[in-house]
Amino acid sequence: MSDKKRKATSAAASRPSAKQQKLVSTKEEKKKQRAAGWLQELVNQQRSEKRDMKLNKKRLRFLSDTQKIKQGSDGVLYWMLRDHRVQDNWALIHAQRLAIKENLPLHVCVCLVVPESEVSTLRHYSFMLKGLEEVAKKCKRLDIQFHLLHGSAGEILPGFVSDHSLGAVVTDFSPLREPLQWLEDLKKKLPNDIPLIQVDAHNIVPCWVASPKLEYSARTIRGKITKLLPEFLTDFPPVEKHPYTATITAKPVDWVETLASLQVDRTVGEPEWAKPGTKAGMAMLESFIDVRLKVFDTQRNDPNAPALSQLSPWIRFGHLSAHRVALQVQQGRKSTGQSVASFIEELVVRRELTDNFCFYNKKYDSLEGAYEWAQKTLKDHAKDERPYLYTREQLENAKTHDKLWNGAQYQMVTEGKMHGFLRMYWAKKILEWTSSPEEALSIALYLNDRYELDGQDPNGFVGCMWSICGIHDQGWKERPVFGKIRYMNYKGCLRKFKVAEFEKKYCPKKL
Ligand SMILES: Cc1cc2nc3c(=O)[nH]c(=O)nc-3n(C[C@H](O)[C@H](O)[C@H](O)COP(=O)(O)OP(=O)(O)OC[C@H]3O[C@@H](n4cnc5c(N)ncnc54)[C@H](O)[C@@H]3O)c2cc1C
Repeated sequence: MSDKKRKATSAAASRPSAKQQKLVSTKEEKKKQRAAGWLQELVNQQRSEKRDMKLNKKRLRFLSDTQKIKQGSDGVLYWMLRDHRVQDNWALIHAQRLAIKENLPLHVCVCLVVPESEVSTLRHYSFMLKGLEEVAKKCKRLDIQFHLLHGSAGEILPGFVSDHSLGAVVTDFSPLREPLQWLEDLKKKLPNDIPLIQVDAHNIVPCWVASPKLEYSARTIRGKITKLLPEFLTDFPPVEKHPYTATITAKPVDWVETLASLQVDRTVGEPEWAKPGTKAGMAMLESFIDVRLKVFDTQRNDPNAPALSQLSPWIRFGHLSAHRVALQVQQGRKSTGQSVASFIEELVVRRELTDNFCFYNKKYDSLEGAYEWAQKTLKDHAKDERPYLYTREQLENAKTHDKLWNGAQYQMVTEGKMHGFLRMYWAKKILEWTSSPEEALSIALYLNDRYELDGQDPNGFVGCMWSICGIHDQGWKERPVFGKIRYMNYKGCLRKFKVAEFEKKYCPKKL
């Protein structure tokens, strides 16, 4: 072999083969991805590869008689109701596609309403407005007009639609009473020639597709949802820079001034741990996948263990799509199989069951919404002597004899969160320590909705109704006060986790 030839051969031998090169780059890529922010990069890449992804038409339904966009109009409007995000939002995807098809500009609006209520707090409105500020910035970059409007949709949107000469209104879906009323009002007042289209952007399987009726329990809805996941748990296409610029532009929003002017209870402040917005939600998801997911299955019932996703506030406000969460978590399936399955059960089956309950049961927050057996058993035991009786104020101030309960309540008031296992114990003790199940439910809902950052959500209504009125549950051994409602006690908690450790951390100094 000549010197020249030998040199070339040895150089080739030390050079990695194409296959080896691929291995090296995937390893490097993986390392790079593991650095903070890898998830967002990965998701951006995945989305851009799915530009042609179709929207499943079953996700939407027409609430108007007309289905055709008004001819000669100047734009399409997405009334953003529940899902406060730009990407991974099927309602906005649909609105943009509709607008592009007709060569029209795209507008997004939020109708801000602050009910006069004890549960309208700075904690919730600050999280919401800061999330919306991020939405407005993203819209601007994409040449989509973002309007923050003050008032309910029925009152202000008909005028807004006509002033801006809009040809169609798209909105998202919430099963709760007030948003349904706003939608009903809008439906009545919107001109007949403007289509009103609702897209379920919150559930992976649209609520009306998952089931046409009130489901009895997780057992009865699980199979229906699971069967439909291959059809609905698909990738998202991106919302892209809009190709048609609006002639009437949105008024800029002074976010600081808006938050300062809201009539909300400022004594319930913003928690440190949860930063609002999609970006912060993605960071929380990333840390879940990296760190906590692997122990989710084995440690999720231990309030001292960092095992849960902590994602509920971002999902509640729509900053993060549960659909996106499911897609990304499933990609880690190999190493964390059982944890992924347990997590999907909570995120998809249990969560989507709560929308089913609120959508098909108008009495979703009242004892009358419970099954007959549960109403009867609670009535039978209404006069039972309670071991302790506390007022709402005593409970609110964490002044009971039970250090564990007080600690959970303290964490909720100060941090805006409570571990899922303790939420059940917490609500059941309210049933045990107040004078009637009606009072217990009303106090539990008040505290939950006022202090939990993820409160005022179908999950909260169902969580309290499950604990106090046995919905989605079965009858258990009969006992005082609870009747046949499932019982929980302090001793049971001692068996599950290190109660003293939790009490030491959270038992209130002073509220
Ligand atoms: C009395 C009571 C009150 C509750 N109040 C609320 C509430 O106001 N808002 C709220 O979002 N959840 C509520 N839950 C449900 C559940 O406790 C929380 O969703 C969960 O603790 C949130 O923490 P995480 O995001 O770390 O949950 P993870 O365990 O990591 O679960 C991931 C997601 O799945 C969903 N999920 C988890 N558990 C449930 C469940 N039991 N039912 C329905 N969806 C679930 C949530 O969207 C959650 O973010 C309540 C439960 C009870 C018993």
